Amino acid sequence: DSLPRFGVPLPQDLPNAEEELERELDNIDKWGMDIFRIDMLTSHRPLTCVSYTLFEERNLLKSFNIPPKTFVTYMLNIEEHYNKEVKYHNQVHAADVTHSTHFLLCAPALESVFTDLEILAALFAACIHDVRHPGLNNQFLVNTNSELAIMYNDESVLENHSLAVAFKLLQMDNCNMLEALNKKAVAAVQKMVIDMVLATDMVKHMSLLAELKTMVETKKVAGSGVLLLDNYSDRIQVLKNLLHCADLANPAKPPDFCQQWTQRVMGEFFTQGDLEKEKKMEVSPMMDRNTVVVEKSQVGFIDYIIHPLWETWADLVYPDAQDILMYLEQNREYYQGQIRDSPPPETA
Ligand SMILES: COc1ccc(/C(C)=N\OCC(=O)N2C[C@H](C)O[C@@H](C)C2)cc1OC1CCCC1
Ligand SMILES: [Mg+2]
Ligand SMILES: [Zn+2]
Repeated sequence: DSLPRFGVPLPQDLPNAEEELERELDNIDKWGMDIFRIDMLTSHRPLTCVSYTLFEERNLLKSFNIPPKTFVTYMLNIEEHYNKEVKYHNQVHAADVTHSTHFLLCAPALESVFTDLEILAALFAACIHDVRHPGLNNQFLVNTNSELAIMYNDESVLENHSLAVAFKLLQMDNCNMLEALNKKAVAAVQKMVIDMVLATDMVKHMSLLAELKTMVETKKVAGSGVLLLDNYSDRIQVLKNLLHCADLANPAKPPDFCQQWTQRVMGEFFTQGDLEKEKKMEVSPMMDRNTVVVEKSQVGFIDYIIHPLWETWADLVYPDAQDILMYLEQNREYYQGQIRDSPPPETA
């Protein structure tokens, strides 16, 4: 029972799915890889396909004696535990964040900075970071006294839940992809994954960015130009920000992907807004389909959250993220231009 070439069975009704998929995956080291097409070509299993391809490309399965069958069984299990009915926080988002994490780790400024164990932890964290997301945010779960909020005492509820589910699934039959690692290595991976995923909670955004800015101001680089990170605190701080950037990369992607992500997230947000209305709750900001101006909220999101974060990341790995910054500025101009009766673009 050998594994399919890309880890997942391909749709029978697409004659040349395998060669189409191979062509898309040839772009796996590029920012513009089309994750939506990979989702279609893999019958909605992009996460297993992308993670399997990345682990193979980085030789992580051999380095850590991870049986390919075990890896795929676990990832398919994780993929099953993302909600297909949720419009944004589903397996396509997880696959996208995993691919973006890989790309950011490829920055020349980070060459040979992180060990294979740290890279395994970062990719694993990206794969599982939103598993079992209900399409509702932490504030809603807290406001409605949900089971999950009570379980996690209102603290990073979704992030704690995704972590617990991911590590629980690791114990299922033929799923323990870390079984060949020694106890110390498993403990190290688990700690890094927990630290990274908890840092994806948006309430941590401002403090994470402040720390990143301090790191940039005091950054030490080796003669070769790569970052010098000589303690766990600095290393995990870069990995937390790297995953946070990957999680907030939509406005920094090529325009048509950016616009697809915006449609998906607004679909999820408006569904929550509708539910809040139904429950006679106060409707959350950005979630009222009758009042939100999508383009305006994207410009605000980019100006106040996304650009400050990516500008700082780009400083840290200068000049490796300049093209990403270009997409971000292009998308900001696009949304600004879409706002009715907006001022004409500045003439040179
Ligand atoms: C492509 O666009 C988005 C992609 C992802 C997101 C997610 C999942 N979270 O981002 C944080 C957030 O939503 N916050 C709500 C408010 C902006 O305050 C902030 C502190 C946190 C949101 C996106 O767009 C949103 C934001 C602006 C209009 C809808
Ligand atoms: Mg999340
Ligand atoms: Zn996410």
